[in-house]
Amino acid sequence: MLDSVQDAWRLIEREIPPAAPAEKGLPLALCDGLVSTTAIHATGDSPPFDKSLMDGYAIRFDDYAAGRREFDILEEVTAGNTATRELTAGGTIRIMTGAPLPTGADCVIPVELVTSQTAITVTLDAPKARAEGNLARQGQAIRKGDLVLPAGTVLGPAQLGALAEMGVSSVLAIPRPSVSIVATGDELVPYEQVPGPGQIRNSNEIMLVTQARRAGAAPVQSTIARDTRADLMTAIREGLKSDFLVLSGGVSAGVLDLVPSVLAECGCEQVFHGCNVKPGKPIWFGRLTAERSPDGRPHWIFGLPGNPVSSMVCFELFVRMGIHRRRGIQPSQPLMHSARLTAPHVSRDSRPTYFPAVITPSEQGFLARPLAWQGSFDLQTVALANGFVLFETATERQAGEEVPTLILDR
Ligand SMILES: Nc1nc2c(c(=O)[nH]1)N[C@H]1C(S)=C(S)[C@@H](COP(=O)(O)OP(=O)(O)OC[C@H]3O[C@@H](n4cnc5c(N)ncnc54)[C@H](O)[C@@H]3O)O[C@H]1N2
Ligand code: MOO
Repeated sequence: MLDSVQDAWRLIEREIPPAAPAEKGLPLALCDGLVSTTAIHATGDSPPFDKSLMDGYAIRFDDYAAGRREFDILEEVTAGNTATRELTAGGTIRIMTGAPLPTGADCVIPVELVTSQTAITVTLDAPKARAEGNLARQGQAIRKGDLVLPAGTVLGPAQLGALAEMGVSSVLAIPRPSVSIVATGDELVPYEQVPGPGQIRNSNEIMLVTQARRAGAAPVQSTIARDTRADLMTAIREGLKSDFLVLSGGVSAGVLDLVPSVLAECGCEQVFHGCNVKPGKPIWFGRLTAERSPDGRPHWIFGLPGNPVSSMVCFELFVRMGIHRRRGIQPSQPLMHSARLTAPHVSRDSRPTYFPAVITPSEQGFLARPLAWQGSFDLQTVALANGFVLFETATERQAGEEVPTLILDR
C-alpha cells in the first residue's frame, strides 16, 4: 500500500505521458479545454489599423495645444468604413469607436466634451486632452510574427477569441481521451429500477460518467458488470478499447473482489494497489502497455473502491489527474486551497481524510464548514458539499485554524 496521495500522484505522472496531438488541426469550435501543442504566432497586427477608442472627434493635438477650440467638421467615419480625406489643420472628423483613425489625426476628443455645435463646426473643451489620447495604434496589442500563445496553452474563451482575431481557424491540439466506466457488483440495479432485497441502485455509474466529462474526457460507454470472472472479463475487454478504463467496486478484500485478478488476466499490470487515504484505501491503478494491447495503444485502468464517496473522491484525486496528464494540462494534480475552519473538528482516523465540507469565500479568504458526514457510503452529505477538507491523521482542529481544502468544479 502507498504511504500517501503524493506517492500515487508521482506514479500516475510517471505512467501517463501527454497524448500526441490530433493528426489534423481541429476547428476552433471544437477546441474548448484542449491543449495546443505548437506555438502560435500572429498572422497580422492587432489592432490591424490605427483606431478610435471613443465616439467623438478626431483632431490634431497640436491644434488643441495651440489654443484652438472650434473645429471644422470635415466628414464622419463609422466603424467598418474609412475616412475619404486627410485631417488638415483646424479640422476634425467625427469618428465612432472602432473606426480607423484618419491620416493626420493623433487625438480623439469624446463626444461628451462638445460644448456647442453647428452643422459644420464643433467646439470642444477637453482639459485632459493629450496626444495619442483615446486611440490605439496598429500593432499596439501584438505585432505580426509575435507569439500569440506558447505551446502547451489550455484553450479557453480568451485564447480561442485571440486566435479567431488572428484568423487562425484550426489548431493542432491534444484530443480528449476516451473513458469507459464499469460499475461492478451483483447487488446493483439500474437507478430507474426498484431494488429487491439486498440490492441497491447503481449510483456510481452516472456519477463517474459526469466526473469523466467534467475532467475533459469523452465518456464513450458505461455498463454494469456482475461479480463473475466471465462477466467482468467481457466488460473489461470492452472497456479497454478506451484510453482509460474506470471500474468501481470489487477491489478490497471480499470473496467477490475479483477486479485486480481479472485485470491481470486481461494483461493489465498493476502500478499500485492501496493508498493511505480515506476514503479510497483499496484503490487500484495499472496499465495495459501498447505491446500487450490488442489495438497497439496504451491504456490506463483505475479500479475505484465501490463505496460511492470512495469512488467519487478517488476520481477527483487520481483519475482526474490521469486524464489531465493525458490532455497535457499542467499541473495535473488537484489544486488545494487554504481555508479557515468555522467549527472545531476531531479526526480519529488513522488515515489522512478528505472530509466533505461547504467552502465559501469571505473577506478573510476561504471558510470551510465540515458537514455531519457518516462515512464512505454517505453520498447524500457529499451532495450538499462543494469540496473536502483534508484532515491529517488523528488530529484535533480548532475553529479558525487553517486547513487545506479541495474545492470541486461547479
Ligand atoms: N476486510 C476488509 N474489508 C474492506 C476493506 C478492507 O481493507 N478489508 N476495505 C474497505 C474499504 S476502505 C472500502 S472503500 C470498501 C471498498 O470495497 P470494494 O471496492 O471492494 O467495493 P464493493 O465491496 O464492491 O462495494 C463497497 C460498497 O459500495 C457499494 N457499491 C458498489 N458499487 C456501487 C455502485 N455502482 N453504486 C452504488 N453503490 C455501490 C456496495 O454495494 C458496497 O456497499 O471495502 C471495505 N471493506
Ligand atoms: O477507503 Mo474506504 O473508501 O474508507 O471507505
